[in-house]
Amino acid sequence: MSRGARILLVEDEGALARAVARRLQRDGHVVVTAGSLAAARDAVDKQAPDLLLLDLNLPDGLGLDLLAWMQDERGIQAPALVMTAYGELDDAIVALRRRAVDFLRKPVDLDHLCRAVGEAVRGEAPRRPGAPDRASGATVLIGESPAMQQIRHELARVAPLGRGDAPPNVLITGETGTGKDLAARALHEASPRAAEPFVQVDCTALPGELIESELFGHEKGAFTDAHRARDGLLAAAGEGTAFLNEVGELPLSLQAKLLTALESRTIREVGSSRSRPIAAWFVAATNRELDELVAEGGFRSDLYYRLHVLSLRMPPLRERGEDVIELARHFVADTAGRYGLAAPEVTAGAEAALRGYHWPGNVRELRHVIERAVLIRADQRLEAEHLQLTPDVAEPGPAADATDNPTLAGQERALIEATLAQTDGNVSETARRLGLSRGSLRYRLDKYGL
Ligand SMILES: Nc1ncnc2c1ncn2[C@@H]1O[C@H](COP(=O)(O)OP(=O)(O)OP(=O)(O)O)[C@@H](O)[C@H]1O
Repeated sequence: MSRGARILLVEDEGALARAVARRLQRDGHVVVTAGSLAAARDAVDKQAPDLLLLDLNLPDGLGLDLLAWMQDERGIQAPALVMTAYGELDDAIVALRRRAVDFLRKPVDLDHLCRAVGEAVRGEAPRRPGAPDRASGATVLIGESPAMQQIRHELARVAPLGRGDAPPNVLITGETGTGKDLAARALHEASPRAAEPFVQVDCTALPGELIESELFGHEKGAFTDAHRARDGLLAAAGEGTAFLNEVGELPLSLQAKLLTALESRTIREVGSSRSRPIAAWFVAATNRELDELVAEGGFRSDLYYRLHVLSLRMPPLRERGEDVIELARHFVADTAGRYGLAAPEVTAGAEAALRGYHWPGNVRELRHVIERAVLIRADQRLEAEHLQLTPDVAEPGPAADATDNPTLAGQERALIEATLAQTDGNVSETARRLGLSRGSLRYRLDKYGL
């Protein structure tokens, strides 16, 4: 059984398509190539892809039309990686709304492409018609620990407050990978706004100048590439929920504009002199300690107070007791199901290793560890060694112990240092082990001068 994904590569430049296909096949993926929209539609109808790798300009139309057709006409929500050339800004924004998971700048760097494909395949389960879709009311937060029961209780208490013209803003905090995104979706689905859109804005996904038009929209001609006027995501959320993910990363210049939007419940599009009302419920999330960021001058205190009228703190996985086992079993079954494998039995030894590990990257790290174990290692039984958990991190050693620097920042720094040492300074591997994106790790390396 193949451990790779089925990838539909839609690219009309033959030489580039062949090079990309060869490289992805070497990584174990099954690649189907299409040089036009018509060929791509045929390919999708023969077999839905797990991942779409999409060029924007095709001989018979726009690549994004294919994404829209797949989602709207065929109900296929496979993740998409979009290859863009300079000057295709508007299209990139549409792609983002269509939940494209990443952009690849042309000319495409093959190593980067393979990494992005790997991340997209691991990070997003293929969603086909009939399969549970998180956006359609099926968000499930797994875990019966007291900490998770408390979160469910708080979600149930806060959700009804989302009604009305000026609902209280909600801030979800917690370490990376603790399920803040999932909690925001669950909140929306349990709220009176459930039938309206849930629009996620990832404040780290785009460079500063793009986030502004992405959030607030722009007038035609507001900047060089603004060939058409376009609504921003805050307006696109309509009467639903606007989820501001990683709000701590928002540049200071935009924090003032967001504050005005939250206070006045109006937005001003880039290039416009008029304000227009917005109706969305604002839910924000961050894995940064916003109060510390405020003290350091990196986040406006007025915005901080405005955002956390209500707050929820997602507990780290290490404080959720037996949830780690329940989650692991769920991820084993999910990975096996997705790749058509028999689900291996999780042995008592593997369970002990899962309980003993510190999980700095929380549920996301657990999910990656289990997926790797199921795909690469385990056959009928998933043993402790298949998990490849590093004992130094499982039992915090002197560097990670950081008893002489008991602050959270001190602990974080020590953990990053320890993991860097274990990986011989390999930043990508360190990010993977800690369950961070490379961008988040790079930010922390700069912050701690490592
Ligand atoms: N309680 C849970 N039950 C099932 N899956 C979970 C749970 N919590 C997290 N996950 C899964 O773990 C991964 C990370 O979750 P999510 O993206 O919500 O975390 P996050 O806190 O928003 O992370 P970050 O701070 O890095 O943005 C996702 O694949 C999510 O589906």
